[in-house]
Amino acid sequence: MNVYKALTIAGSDSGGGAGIQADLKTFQELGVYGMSALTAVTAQNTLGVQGVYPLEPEAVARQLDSVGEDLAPDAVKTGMLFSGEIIRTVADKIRQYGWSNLVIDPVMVAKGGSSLLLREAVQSLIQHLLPLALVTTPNIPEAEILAGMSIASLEDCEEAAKRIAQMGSRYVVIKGGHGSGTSVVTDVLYDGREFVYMESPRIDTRHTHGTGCTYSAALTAELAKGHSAAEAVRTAKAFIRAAIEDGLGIGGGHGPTNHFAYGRRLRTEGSDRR
Ligand SMILES: Nc1ncnc2c1ncn2[C@@H]1O[C@H](COP(=O)(O)OP(=O)(O)O)[C@@H](O)[C@H]1O
Ligand SMILES: Cc1ncc(COP(=O)(O)O)c(N)n1
Repeated sequence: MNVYKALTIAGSDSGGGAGIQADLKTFQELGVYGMSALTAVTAQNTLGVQGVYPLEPEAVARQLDSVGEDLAPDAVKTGMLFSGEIIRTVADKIRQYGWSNLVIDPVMVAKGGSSLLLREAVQSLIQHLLPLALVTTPNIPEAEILAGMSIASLEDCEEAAKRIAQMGSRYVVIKGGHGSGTSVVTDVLYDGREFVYMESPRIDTRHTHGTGCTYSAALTAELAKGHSAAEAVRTAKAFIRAAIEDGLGIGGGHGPTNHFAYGRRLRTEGSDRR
């Protein structure tokens, strides 16, 4: 039996909808063995972020050594990294272990507005981590900050994707969840030469906590299984679409997505979900 292994380097969300919890659930649903290195603990629920407790960079480095020296992940993703020091530590370890199947979700702000990345750490992300990325998956506000421009149209998305690719990321996906007033959500994939537009109906819901984490985790799981970036992006979009459509409706605020939905649908259709 082939065992595919994926590692998430991210923060913990006590509410279970985003961060490493979302990542591990998604890996599992897609048939991939999940591993984690925590960068920070957050006290968080559907109402917001009640506390952020970053780990010492040393603690992050030791977790990465423990995985790197023994378990050889087939793909790796990063989520909440919080500080420039943690970013530099993570970048050093990624280089040391040669983890090239790397997805960077440049998490900056939680949906309720709490900062998950120090403002001064953006430059470290650009300088140390983006050059190592196979795929970088900013949402629109993150793409605006990374690319240093405002985004109001799909043409702007294309320009921002080009700028982020120039920073060293082989592929860039600008996720369209934050666009408003449209009935369609468009994610833009750039491979350094061409743009592919991935559209799906905009689902009218406030339960989108953890969509970006879940999406990038699905992408990472598919890369771990050996799929191409273009294929992995398609499956990730189908995974997050099902997860938002079948929302769980739990909690009093912005609830989590349904990590069971994609696998359940495949099983109902009688397909093999692996
Ligand atoms: N309301 C929605 N309806 C359908 N798809 C959505 C919706 N919101 C987000 N998505 C999808 O979820 C994924 C994550 O996008 P987004 O919410 O923009 O990221 P983030 O969580 O990082 O802000 C993308 O593939 C996007 O197309
Ligand atoms: C620990 C942690 N990491 C990431 C996010 C962002 O979540 P989203 O996917 O909704 O942008 C979060 N709220 N908490």
